[in-house]
Amino acid sequence: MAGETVYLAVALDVPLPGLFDYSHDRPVAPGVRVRVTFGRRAMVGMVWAVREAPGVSADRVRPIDAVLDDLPPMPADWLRLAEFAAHYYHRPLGEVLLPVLPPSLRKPAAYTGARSAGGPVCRADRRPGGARARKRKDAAQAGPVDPAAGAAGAARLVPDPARDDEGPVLTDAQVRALAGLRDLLAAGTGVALLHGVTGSGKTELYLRLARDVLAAGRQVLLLVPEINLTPQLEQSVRARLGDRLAVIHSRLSEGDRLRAWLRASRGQADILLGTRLALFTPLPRPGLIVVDEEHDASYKQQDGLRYSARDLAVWRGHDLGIPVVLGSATPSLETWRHAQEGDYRLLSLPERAQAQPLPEIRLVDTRRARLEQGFTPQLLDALESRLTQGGQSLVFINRRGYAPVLRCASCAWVSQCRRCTAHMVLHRLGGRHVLQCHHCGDAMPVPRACPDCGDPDIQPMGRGTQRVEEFLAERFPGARVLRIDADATRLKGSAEALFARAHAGEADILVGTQMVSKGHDFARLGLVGVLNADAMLFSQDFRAPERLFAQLMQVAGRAGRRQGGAQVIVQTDYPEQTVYQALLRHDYERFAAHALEERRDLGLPPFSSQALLTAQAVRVRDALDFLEAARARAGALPEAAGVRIHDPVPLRIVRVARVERAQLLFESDGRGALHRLLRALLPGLDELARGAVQHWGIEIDPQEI
Ligand SMILES: Nc1ncnc2c1ncn2[C@@H]1O[C@H](COP(=O)(O)OP(=O)(O)OP(=O)(O)O)[C@@H](O)[C@H]1O
Ligand SMILES: [Zn+2]
Repeated sequence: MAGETVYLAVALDVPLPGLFDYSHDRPVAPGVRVRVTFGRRAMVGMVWAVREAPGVSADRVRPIDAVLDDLPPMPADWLRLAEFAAHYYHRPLGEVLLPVLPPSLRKPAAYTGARSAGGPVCRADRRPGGARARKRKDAAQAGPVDPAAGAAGAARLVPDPARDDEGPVLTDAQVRALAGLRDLLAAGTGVALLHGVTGSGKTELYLRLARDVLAAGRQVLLLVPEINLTPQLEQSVRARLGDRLAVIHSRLSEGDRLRAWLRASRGQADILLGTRLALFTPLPRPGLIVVDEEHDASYKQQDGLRYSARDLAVWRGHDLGIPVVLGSATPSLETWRHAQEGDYRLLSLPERAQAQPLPEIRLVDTRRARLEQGFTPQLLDALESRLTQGGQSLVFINRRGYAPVLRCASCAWVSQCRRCTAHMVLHRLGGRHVLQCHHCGDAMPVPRACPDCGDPDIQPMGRGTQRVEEFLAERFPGARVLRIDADATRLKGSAEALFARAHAGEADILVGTQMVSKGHDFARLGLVGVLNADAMLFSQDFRAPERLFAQLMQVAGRAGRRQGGAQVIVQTDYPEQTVYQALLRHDYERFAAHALEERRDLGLPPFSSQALLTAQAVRVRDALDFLEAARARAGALPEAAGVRIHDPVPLRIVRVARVERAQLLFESDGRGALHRLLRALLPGLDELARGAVQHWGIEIDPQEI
C-alpha cells in the first residue's frame, strides 16, 4: 500500500466547519491522531475518514507531518459519541474530538524536539507507576480470573470475595431499590432514576451495584458534579472495591490526567470516577454509568462545546447497551418527567439510611425581625446553643467576598466595574480590602473617599461569606469559624485541607457557599442556617425556583446525618412561597408537581425544547440587529413551522469585559423541528454576522436563560 497517495479527512480544533484534507502515503485508520500544519501552525488533528480524492484540488493538499501512533485508534463507540455530540450541539467535529482529549495528547509540541522522548504517552509509560510497572502490580493484586466472563477475550477479574460482606446491612428501601437496579443490569440496558432523600444511602447502592459490574469483568463510570466531592467518594470506592480506580477531573496536572485516562482506556482501571469531562474517556469494557446528583448544573459545560454530561451519559449508555443510573434527592424536572412517563425506572429511598429523621426545617420571617448583620435573633440563638452543646453548625450564603457593593453615603456613587454592567465586589485580601469584578476579574484598590463627591464615608452594603465570617468570629469569640468558598480554596490542595478540617470537627461554625452544600457527610453537623435565599427567588430565569429548591434541600441535607435533633433555619421575606412551603415538608414531589404544571402551562422545558442563539459586539445594538436579522431569516424558512422564535433581548448583565451580549430564544414542542430549523439556519449566519458582531454561538438545551 505504501507509496500510493491517499487523502485523509482530518478533524481540527479550529472554529471552522467541516474536515480538512491532508495527504499521506498510506491509509490511516479513523480515530488516529496526526500532526499537521494548518496555515502556519502545527496542530494535532484526528483522522476521521480516508478519501480517494480530496475535496479541493490535489495540488493544494498538504501532506501530514506525522502519524501519532503512540495510541491505538480511538474506539468506534468513542467516535460515535463524539459524532453524536457534534451533531446534537451543532458544532464542528474537531471542536468535540480534540478538546475532550487530555491536553498533552493534543499539543504538537509534546511530540517534537529532543526532549519529547517519543511523546507524552511513552513518557507516562516509562515512569515508575506507569503502564509497565502497573501491569506487574495489577497482576499481583488481582483476584482470581473468572473463566465464564472471558467471552470478550480479555481475562476478567473478580474482586476478592472476602470483601463481599463489607458495608452496612441494607435498609428495606435500599434492598428494594437495589433489586430494581440489578434488574437493569440483568436486562443489560435502561435508565434508572434513584430518587433518595439526602443521607438515604444512594452512594451505598452505587458501590453494591459497581461490585456486581466488576464481578462480571466490566468497568464502571461514576460521575460526580464537583471536584470537591471526589476525595470522599474515592476513599469509599478504594475501601470497598479496591485500587483499580482512576480519577479524572480538571484540577489534575497534565501528567496525572493522562495517566488516569490511559489506565481507564486500556482497561487497567475498573472504575473511573470523575467530573463531567470524564464522560469522554474511552472504556474497553463498559458495564455501567452512574451520574450522581444528576440535577447539578455543573454537568453542563458553559463554554466551547456546551454539552450536558448527564444527557450524553444517557445517550452513551443507550448506545453501548449498558444501564445508566441517575441519582438525586432533587432530580431535574426533565429527569423526573421521564421517570413519571415510565421512560426511566423510578426507584425511591424515602428515608435516611441510619434511621435519623430528616432535620426539622424552620422558616424565619425576616420582614418582622430585628437583624444583626443579617442574622435573626432565632438563628443567633440556635448557633449559640449548638456551640454550648459542642455541635457543628453551617451558615450557608451563596455569595462570596466581603460585601457585594460599596456605596457612598452622601451621593449615588456605587462601586461599578468599568468594563461590565456589574458592581465590583468588596473582598478582604490579607489585611486589606480590594474591589473585584466577578465577571471580568478586574481589580482595584478601595478608594479613600467617594470618587464622585469626595465624601470619605463610603460603606459596604450587604454581606458575603467574608463579612459573615468576621461577624461570627466577633459575636462568638470562643468559636472556631471556618470559611469554605472559591476564594479560600483557590490554591491547589487548599480545598482538600479545608474539607478535611471540617470533617475532622476542627470547626464549630462553617461558613460556606454552594461548595459546602452538596454531598458532604459532616458527622457532627446539627444546625444549618441559610442567609439570603430570596436572592434567587425572583430571577427572570424560569429554572431559578427549581435550582433554589434543590440547593436548599441539599444544604438542609447536610444536617443531622449521624445524630437526631438537627435543625435548619431559613431566613426569608417570603415564607409563603411554594419553594419554601415544599421545603418545610421535605416534599420534593409536591414541588415537582407544582413546577411541572407551571411549565406545562407555559410550554417550557421539559414540555418543549429550547436553543439559544447568542451574539457579542462592542455595542449591544449590533448584537441585537444581528439576532433580529437571524430571526427574520429563520422565520422565512419552511423549517420554521412549529418553532416559536422569541424576540432578541440583551443579557441581564449586558456588558462583560467591554463586550455586550444579547440572545434569541428558539423553542418548539418537539426536538426534531427545532434541530431541523437550526440545521437550515446556522450555516448562513456567519454571513449575517459580518461586521460589528464579534462572535455568535448556539446553545442547545440552555440551562440559564
Ligand atoms: N443501610 C445502611 N445502614 C447504615 N448506614 C448506612 C446504610 N446505608 C448508608 N449508610 C450510611 O449513611 C450515610 C449516608 O449515606 P450516603 O452518603 O450513601 O447517602 P446519600 O443518599 O448518597 O446522601 P447525599 O445525597 O446526601 O449525598 C453514610 O454515612 C453511609 O455510610
Ligand atoms: Zn468587570
